Amino acid sequence: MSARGLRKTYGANVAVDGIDLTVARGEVFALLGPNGAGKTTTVEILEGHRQRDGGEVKVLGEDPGTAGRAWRAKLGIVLQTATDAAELTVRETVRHFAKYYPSPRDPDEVIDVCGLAEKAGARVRSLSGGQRRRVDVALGIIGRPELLFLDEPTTGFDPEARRQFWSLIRRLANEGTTILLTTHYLDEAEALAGRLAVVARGRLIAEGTPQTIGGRSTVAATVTWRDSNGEHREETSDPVEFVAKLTARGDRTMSDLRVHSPSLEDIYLDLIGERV
Ligand SMILES: Nc1ncnc2c1ncn2[C@@H]1O[C@H](COP(=O)(O)OP(=O)(O)OP(=O)(O)O)[C@@H](O)[C@H]1O
Repeated sequence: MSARGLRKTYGANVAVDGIDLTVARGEVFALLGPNGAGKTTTVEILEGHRQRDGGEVKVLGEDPGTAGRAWRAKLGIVLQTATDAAELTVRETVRHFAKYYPSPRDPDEVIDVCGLAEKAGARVRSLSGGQRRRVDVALGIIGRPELLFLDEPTTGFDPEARRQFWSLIRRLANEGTTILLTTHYLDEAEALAGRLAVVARGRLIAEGTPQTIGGRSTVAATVTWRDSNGEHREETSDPVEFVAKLTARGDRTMSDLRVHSPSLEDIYLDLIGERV
């Protein structure tokens, strides 16, 4: 999947301002960025749900603006807006959607891996927000997609449900599904994505692996400790050596030794210029 010079404007508002993006088959790629950065617009253009104003796009070998039904059947989509509260049960809903696809997964298995087994017989409208979101995810994967788009999939999930969802995504990735994910949870991006990009004001401002993006692997670590002279703080590019030398002094009054390496969140906030 690739986009070159992608542009989309709404009146005078430039939502996507020349984004270049390449996601290889089998990759899990995360798009990060503040509210209104242009992530959903980008993803919906790639899904064929919105028309672009400029740029070149190829998704599974076709232009989403003109691709047909067979192409669409190879995609799984979890939109940001949740499924409407329906009168159907979870099982009926998942079975119903399975019929739209040429080689769907087994509905009961999908219900199970999405953590909905206990709610299979419940009407969708009776579910909690997080449970409804799981139904969205179930409908996104029922068609055995080659490419899965997940727009803020775990919003409203409790911590345990998020972990279950992460293992589901890893399983799908291991089976070869390509996944494009948007999320505001930096830990989610770090846990799942092989590569990620940060979008701000319609532009892609950084791209890399969770370990290297924004120069993360080369940014200095901060070592802090306390001794009889008070509190100390040093920046170092080699914290292991620094700490070894420090402790070799044998100062028995030393305590509270900590090494802080920048987290993905630190790097992200630096990139978008919001670090406090
Ligand atoms: N249908 C629309 N009509 C007019 N403006 C829109 C429309 N959809 C999005 N926008 C505008 O385009 C910009 C990008 O919005 P988009 O939804 O792509 O951001 P986002 O990065 O997905 O944000 P969030 O993290 O809040 O979901 C915003 O300024 C938004 O107001």
